[in-house]
Amino acid sequence: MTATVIDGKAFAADVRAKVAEHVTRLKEVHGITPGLAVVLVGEDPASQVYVRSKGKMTVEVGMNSYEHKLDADTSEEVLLALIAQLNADPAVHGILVQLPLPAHLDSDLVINSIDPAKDVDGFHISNVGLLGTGQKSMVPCTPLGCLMMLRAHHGSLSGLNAVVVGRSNIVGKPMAQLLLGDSCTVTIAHSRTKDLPAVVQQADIVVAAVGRAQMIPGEWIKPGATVIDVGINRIDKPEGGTRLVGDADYDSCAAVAGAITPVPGGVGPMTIACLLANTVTACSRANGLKEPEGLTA
Ligand SMILES: Nc1nc2c(c(=O)[nH]1)N[C@@H](CN(C=O)c1ccc(C(=O)N[C@@H](CCC(=O)O)C(=O)O)cc1)CN2
Repeated sequence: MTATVIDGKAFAADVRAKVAEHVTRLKEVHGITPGLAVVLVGEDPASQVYVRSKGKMTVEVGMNSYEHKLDADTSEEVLLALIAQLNADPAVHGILVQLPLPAHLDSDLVINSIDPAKDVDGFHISNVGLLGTGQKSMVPCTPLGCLMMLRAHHGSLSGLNAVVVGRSNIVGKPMAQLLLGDSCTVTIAHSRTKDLPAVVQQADIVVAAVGRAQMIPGEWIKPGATVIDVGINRIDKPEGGTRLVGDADYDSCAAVAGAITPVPGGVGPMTIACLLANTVTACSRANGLKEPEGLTA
């Protein structure tokens, strides 16, 4: 079997087009322009690229983008004061603090200081609790993107066996909650899981979010299963230079799976598209308006 490649770039372009339509309606019918504030502390090169890309795409879909770049040695007090200012600003409907933060800053404290209604990353403890109890929340962007691609590929996910490999707060745990919400039978596997290959072999859906390059080989995959690869790892090429790979070993998994997301060009582009979707959702909710269809969990 050769897997169908789930094209995350094309999918993300489609999500952004839907966001842009909704933004146009918000502007033309209601006179509201959604606004997204992104806060970057320090000069991590990858974070700088992601933040630039977020700002560019925010403007492309017709929303206002507010970028706040702070020095790496910014104090917690200054960062919290900025977040309080953004919480109070009616032009700002979404707030995102780019992670990772420098080590001297307490990420949990910072994230939990964001107004949950503006927490477009879905990382605030209130949103975590709402998602865990099946209530309306802001949903973390990467798992939301994975869910959208899975729904589009499978139609209904009801009754499917899903194995999420990785238990991070940003991907693994919310992904498991979303799959449970769609009536999958869900297992969260991790570094201490006994006989990981046997666990993964039961899965109709494998979400690889463990953060280790090419860790999941094709022999672990049930023929016809769907592999969603959340990993973004840079490895050395034998001929020199580097390349990006996922947490699944692409070639051997693609030979067995029914469908697979590539790296790059799979889950990654959906992360930013879903951030824009969450911002338009937050703006609609803040104004008591109908939420965009197909852009929420
Ligand atoms: N506050 C947040 N911080 C971080 C998040 C997040 O969702 N919220 N996620 C990641 C970084 N990230 C967005 O912030 C992100 C990662 C990857 C991509 C992406 O499109 N990747 C491309 C490859 C890009 C490359 O060439 O390096 C792909 O997979 O095709 C977008 C956004 C950590 N921080």
